[in-house]
Amino acid sequence: MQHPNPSPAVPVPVTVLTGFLGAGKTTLLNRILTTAHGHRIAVIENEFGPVNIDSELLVQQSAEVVEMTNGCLCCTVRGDLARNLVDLKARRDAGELAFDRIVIETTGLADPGPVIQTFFAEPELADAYLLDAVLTVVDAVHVARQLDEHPVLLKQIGFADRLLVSKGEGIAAEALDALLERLVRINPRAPIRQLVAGELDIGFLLDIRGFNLNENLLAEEAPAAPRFRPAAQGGGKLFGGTAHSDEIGSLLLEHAGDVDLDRIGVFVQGLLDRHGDDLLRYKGVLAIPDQANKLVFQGVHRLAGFDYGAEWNDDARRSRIVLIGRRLPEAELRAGFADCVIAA
Ligand SMILES: Nc1nc2c(ncn2[C@@H]2O[C@H](COP(=O)(O)OP(=O)(O)OP(=O)(O)O)[C@@H](O)[C@H]2O)c(=O)[nH]1
Repeated sequence: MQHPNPSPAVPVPVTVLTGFLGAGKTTLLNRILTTAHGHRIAVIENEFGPVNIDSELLVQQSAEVVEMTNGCLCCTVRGDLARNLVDLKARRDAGELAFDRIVIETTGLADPGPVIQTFFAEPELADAYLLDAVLTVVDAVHVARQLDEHPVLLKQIGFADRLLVSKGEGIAAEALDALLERLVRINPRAPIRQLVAGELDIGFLLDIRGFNLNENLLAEEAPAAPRFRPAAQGGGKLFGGTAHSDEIGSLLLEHAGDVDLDRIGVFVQGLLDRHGDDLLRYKGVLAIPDQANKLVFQGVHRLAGFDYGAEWNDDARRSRIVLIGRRLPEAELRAGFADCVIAA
């Protein structure tokens, strides 16, 4: 049977759904699949064991479910992921399958980094697919302990474009506030929402373009949705706080004016050379002398892209870089950035 598909030339958006074991990934995926949104979604399910139980739990309405068992997407079956994506595209182009987007549900133990890099490293995938966003489900009841015991969860949070808090009804309001503060400290880029029963705001989850070069640097600047934030949050708290010293955290480098293009280039190159392995996500919006447009860059580990974006126009010129990474040497990075700024 032939199915009409959008033009093969249009890249298919891909959402990576991650979160620790039992966080609520499959529950959320089922809600996405059963919500009337008009998207035709193909699903790639990765299960660590030999039998993919998750796919049995999935509702059957989706166009196609590809199971990847016996290994974790981020390591042993990464090549399989690329092959499955190429195969899905070929079957779609041939009219055998109909879908206009893909959701990949990783195992609870997966590091999203290698999964993300697959899309940029394989030329065939880079043309056929558009990595839209990483959604990370966080289990409010168990997350505190999981964060302390499983560093991969920090990575899942650090890589996220959206943070979805499940089981929030199972903890006290103060504990939820503390959790939200901790999440903001680890990843101030990702807007946070609590998953509650009822209608799902699909616009918060799909078509985020988290890997595109746009100006949104911090969560509150993203136009996609209102933030769900801790009531206790106040000015200056975003990057401060002493309650937990997580290995992964964020750093905002900021100057109310321009930076020198050559010096900032050397600084960013050095940053990637020395700390690329530890950098999960980073993004910068910079004002360059005699340049009317904003210089925007963003990346994952050592994969980075940059371009000139919108004009500054009436916006106050400023230069900001947000870094999310593991044990970043704050003093060194602040000093390096300070050397790039042009005094007003
Ligand atoms: N109370 C409550 N339970 C939830 C919520 N979300 C998921 N659950 C339950 O948590 C359990 C695990 O949910 P799943 O969706 O299977 O979690 P998962 O992340 O896919 O789990 P793995 O695939 O094993 O990593 C199930 O019993 C769900 O019903 C929530 O928001 N509130």
